[in-house]
Amino acid sequence: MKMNSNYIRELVIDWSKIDEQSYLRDIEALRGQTKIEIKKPVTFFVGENGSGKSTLLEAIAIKYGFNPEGGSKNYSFATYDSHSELFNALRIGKGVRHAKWGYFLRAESFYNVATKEMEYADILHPSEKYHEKSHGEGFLALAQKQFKPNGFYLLDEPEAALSPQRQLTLLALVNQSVMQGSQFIIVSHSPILLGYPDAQILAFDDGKVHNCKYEETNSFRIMELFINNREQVLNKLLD
Ligand SMILES: Nc1ncnc2c1ncn2[C@@H]1O[C@H](COP(=O)(O)OP(=O)(O)OP(=O)(O)O)[C@@H](O)[C@H]1O
Repeated sequence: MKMNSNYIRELVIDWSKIDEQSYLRDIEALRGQTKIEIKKPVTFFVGENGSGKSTLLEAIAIKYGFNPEGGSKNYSFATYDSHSELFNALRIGKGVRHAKWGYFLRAESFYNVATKEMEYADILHPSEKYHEKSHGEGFLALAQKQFKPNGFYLLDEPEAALSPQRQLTLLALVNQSVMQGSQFIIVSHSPILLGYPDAQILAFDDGKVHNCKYEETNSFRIMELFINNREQVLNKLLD
């Protein structure tokens, strides 16, 4: 896709719709933010723990019509109602094309989604029995099943369940789906996943959401530093 043919092109936050006392106003990267452009078929949210990535991803998911804990638009359950009010204030700027399918995949609530998948199964749609696979195997099998052409996908730290080898497999699955017209927004700390060619990387650091190069991400820099200077880093850290 050469031009911006994304299903979702921008995110606009109307802060007047957010309570003065809301913790959302304490999330530095988000509070000054009114408009975020989504330019590429694969966009990553990166940044320190607690910088607001999952909060924004979840708000997009809810606004788009996904279940806040994951699944497709057909999934409706919430085991712990913890989602923020950000979705109320979020406007999603859509492109001209409409996604044919979509999925919100979260490593942290994969167990609940897998349970629900068994409940939703019937003769025409037999269960994949994700619980009978390991966490990583099940997670990857779910991705394999759900990544279809012309879909819109939100992934929250998909690497959490996956070995480096399987992160590469996931990268290839994402690419296959992108080549068939899909769009992904992915929260990740993985230097492997972030290496996806020509992705847009949005960093939630330094008090704002800003575009960032792969080599500038902390995920890449710290991993590179550690691998190339393991002894020095450990000596300093553990001294
Ligand atoms: N219900 C809540 N009440 C108050 N503060 C909250 C609530 N939920 C999240 N927060 C705070 O909002 C901030 C952003 O959390 P968020 O989960 O979006 O971070 P993140 O960037 O996804 O982090 P991580 O990389 O650890 O997943 C955190 O400081 C968190 O403590």
